[in-house]
Parts: sequence; structure tokens; C-alpha cells
Amino acid sequence: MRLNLKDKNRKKSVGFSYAWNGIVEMCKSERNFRLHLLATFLVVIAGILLCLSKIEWMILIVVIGMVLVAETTNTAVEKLIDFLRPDIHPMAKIIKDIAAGSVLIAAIMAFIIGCILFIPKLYHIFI
Ligand SMILES: Nc1ncnc2c1ncn2[C@@H]1O[C@H](COP(=O)(O)OP(=O)(O)OP(=O)(O)O)[C@@H](O)[C@H]1O
Repeated sequence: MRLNLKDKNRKKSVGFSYAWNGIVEMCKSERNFRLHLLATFLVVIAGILLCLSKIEWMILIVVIGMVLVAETTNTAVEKLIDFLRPDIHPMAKIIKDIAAGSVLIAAIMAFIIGCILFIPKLYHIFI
């Protein structure tokens, strides 16, 4: 059955509201996600104060997005595993550990890029 334009737009906005629900759920139930949001807020304030350039902002936004996406995907994997296999199982452990590894990789990358962006600017201010 073919959807007309109105139906397609309604479907898109419903899909967006489900996605927004997911983000709200992350904020409510995931402490790590809230910590990442707090870190994002602090980094954005630091970026404003240190007058990052356009390209530096673009890099920072991509890196912040990478960490938040990794954390969200990790939580989705955790919840899926808990739903499918609530008991202890070696494969459940491996899957969860790998998903957690993706967050760690993203966080390390973000830390390194944060150092590259901010340390020279702080150096000029304080030294
Ligand atoms: N069903 C399971 N079987 C075997 N090991 C598990 C299982 N569930 C969790 N684990 C182990 O415990 C670790 C933590 O899993 P858990 O689901 O508690 O994540 P979490 O501590 O809530 O993670 P986060 O802090 O990212 O939300 C996993 O990485 C895995 O090593």
C-alpha cells in the first residue's frame, strides 16, 4: 500500500517522538549518560570561553556525538541482553563487555581530542 505525503510526514514525526522518548529514558535511567551530558555542558562552556574556531567546534561536536551515540547503543545492547537472557551466560558477558568497550574507545578518543584542542589554549593563557 502506498502512503501519501501527509501519512509519510505523520509517520516521520511519530518516529521522531519514539526516538525522543529513548533519549528521555536514557536521561532518566542511565547515570553514565547524565554524566556524559554534564561533561558535554562543561566542555561547551570551556569551548565558548576559549573561543574555539569553527573547525574546532565541528571536531568537538563530532566527538561528543560519538560518545553519546556509543553510550546510547551500549545501553540498548545491555537492555536487549537483559530482556533476552536475564540469567548469567558467558555469551551475554562477552556481548555486554564488547558494547561497553565501544564506549571506552569513544571516551578515550574524546579525551585525546579534548587535550589536543584545549591544552594549547590553556597553555597560552596560563604560561
Ligand atoms: N547476563 C550476564 N551474564 C554474564 N555476565 C554479565 C551478565 N550481565 C552482566 N554481566 C557482566 O557485568 C558487566 C556489567 O553489566 P551490567 O548490565 O550491570 O552493565 P552496567 O554496569 O549497568 O553498565 P553501565 O554502567 O554501562 O550501564 C557486563 O559488562 C558483564 O561483564
